[in-house]
Amino acid sequence: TYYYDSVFANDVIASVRVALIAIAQGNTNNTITNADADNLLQLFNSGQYTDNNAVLVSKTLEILQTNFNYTATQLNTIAYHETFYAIFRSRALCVARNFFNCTGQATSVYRTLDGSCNNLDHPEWGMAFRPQRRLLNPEYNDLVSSPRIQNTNGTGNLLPNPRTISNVVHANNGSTTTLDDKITLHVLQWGQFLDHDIISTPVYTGSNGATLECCDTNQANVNTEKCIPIYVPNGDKFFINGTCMNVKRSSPALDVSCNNLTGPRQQENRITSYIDGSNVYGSSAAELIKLRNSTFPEYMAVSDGNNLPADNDNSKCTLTVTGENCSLAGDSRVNVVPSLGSYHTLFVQEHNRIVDILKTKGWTNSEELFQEARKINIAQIQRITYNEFLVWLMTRDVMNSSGLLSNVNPFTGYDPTINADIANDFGIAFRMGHSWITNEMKLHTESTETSDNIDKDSKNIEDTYLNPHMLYMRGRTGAHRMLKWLTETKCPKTDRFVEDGARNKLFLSNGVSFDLAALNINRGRDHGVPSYWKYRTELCGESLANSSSWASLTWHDTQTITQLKNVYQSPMDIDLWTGLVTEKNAPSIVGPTLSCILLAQFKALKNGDRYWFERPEPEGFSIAKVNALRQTSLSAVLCANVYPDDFVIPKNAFLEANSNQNQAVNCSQIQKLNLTPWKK
Ligand code: HEM
Ligand SMILES: [Ca+2]
Repeated sequence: TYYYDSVFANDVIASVRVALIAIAQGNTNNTITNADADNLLQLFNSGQYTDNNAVLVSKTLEILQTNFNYTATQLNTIAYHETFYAIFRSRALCVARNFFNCTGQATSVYRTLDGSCNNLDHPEWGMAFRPQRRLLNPEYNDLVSSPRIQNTNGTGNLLPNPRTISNVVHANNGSTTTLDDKITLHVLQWGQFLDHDIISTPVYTGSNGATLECCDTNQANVNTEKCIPIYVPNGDKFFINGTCMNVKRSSPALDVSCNNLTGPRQQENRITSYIDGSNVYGSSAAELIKLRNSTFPEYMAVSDGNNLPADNDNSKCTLTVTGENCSLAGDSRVNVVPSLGSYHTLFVQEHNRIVDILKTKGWTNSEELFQEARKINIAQIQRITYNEFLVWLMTRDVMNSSGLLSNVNPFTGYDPTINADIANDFGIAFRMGHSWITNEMKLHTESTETSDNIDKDSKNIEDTYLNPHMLYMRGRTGAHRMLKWLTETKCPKTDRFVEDGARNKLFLSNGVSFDLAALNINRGRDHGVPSYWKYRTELCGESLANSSSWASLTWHDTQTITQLKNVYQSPMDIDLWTGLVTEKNAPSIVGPTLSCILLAQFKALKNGDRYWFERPEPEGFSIAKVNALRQTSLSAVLCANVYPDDFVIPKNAFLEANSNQNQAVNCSQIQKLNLTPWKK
């Protein structure tokens, strides 16, 4: 299984939802509720219905009638509702915008689940199912929707095959990967976890849940609107000659400018763009219901051993041991690798721990307990992201001078003119983390024990893709052991090399697999993302002559330039992801152009979030609470949930312990989140 395959979506289904939500939020009598709109969407997502417009319209009404008992009058109102009607003229989002009613949300202490009404002037900014924005305009081959396939200087030559680029530039040919000299694998794991809070781009699936086959031997039969297969070049060292990777295109979103899709194709983000723990809590009310403890709804649901709840649908992952289940979390990609699952587990446990403490501070109302714990959990994720994670990517200096690290009270950075929507090109750039993936997934073995023979503590990563088994190992203590392993292991450097586990054996199953480096390059082209060179000059302001001189690659070392030259005709052609991960790491763990792209997005995610945790109440917290939240750290969260008090851990778990700033100390000495200011 290719893991986005079973995820849903095509533009029509997504649009129906936008319309239904808009109607629900319009607060007109006799129209449908948010929850019903979500439930309806889930029925569509289960793949039972075709993506044919006319069928969907009648199906929607039919389901509302039979499953949700809507009256004829209600159905009539919906069918003739301006928004619902407009959607089938492909203008839903623009029309829907007029129906948002954020009156209640304007004074609400808690953010919505789908991100709507965060920005009161533009209620749809940052919400789930929005089109992604762009830092630079797309360069589709036909200017509107077909993938970028030609070189930049207009000679009409085709760009190299993505797998060829991967083989020439990104293969490490069996050498061991170079590790960073100080950061730990928490940088990798935080990166992916964060990514899954802010972006998820749906791809096409077949109608009625069928597999969409993009590798027809007769290439003329391939649906170019929905497919972008990668053909394996001759002489490949791993893939068998003539094979093809079955890759689907991202499904198109409605045009942001309401141009009836006449503008260039855009892609969608099906989760909330804001850093709001949507990977923990979901991006809709319907998702959250399944994630909460149904008896004590202030808590998140857990399964045996304080682990993630089971997904009833066992087709979401590969199960190799009876009695095990796929995990369920706020983001559907939770099962991709067990180390990601361990992070999801950590933040579900942290939620429940906060609830317990709030109960000792006089909080009693179940819904309030839930919401406040959610708000505190999100605050910690925001704090750790900016204060401990992003500083490695953008440097403390750059972040400081951009106001991203200021601890001044009150925080005044909120700017309602900033759109926090995730940028399409950022979504390609932030895949730099694929260069950090190790060939190994491992559980920490306590010093008093030896790894047993039945369940080895170390596995090849390809044996762990989409398989939660490691979390079940050792009496279901896998998540905690995995988190300990992340603390004690160094992270590979951001460089051009992608390990074979991800470059050759991604999602290996029955002899079929993918190349993640090639997928990144291919996806950039699918989205029409311009070349790396454009980002240097047009976005990041370097004044380079419009030349094809290889000497213009000032951020690349000579060896890398040689490899790039072996595959690209001109430095102006280099695909964005390839150009970024091959940059010299200076002055941070990534290069300057990548750092520049990250800055653009992460400024927006902080200054464009009305619920940013450092903001004053009602959206944020009192100064006493903000100050308490600023004391938290990844080590604090780990020590509170995973490690005993006498366990030795670096003060900053993203960084190996050293004798200077980052001494290893007992967990009891780590500054913990202090919830005293929450006393009622
Ligand atoms: C740990 C192992 C990981 C695996 C197996 C993995 C796998 C994948 C796959 C299969 C895709 C979709 C590729 C495509 O079809 O275009 C993807 C997308 C992505 N990955 Fe990873 N990834 C991993 C880690 C990371 C890390 C560490 C980061 C960042 C620090 C990251 C950031 C992203 C981003 C931003 C996307 C695009 C998401 C979207 O637009 O939906 N990934 N990853
Ligand atoms: Ca989010």
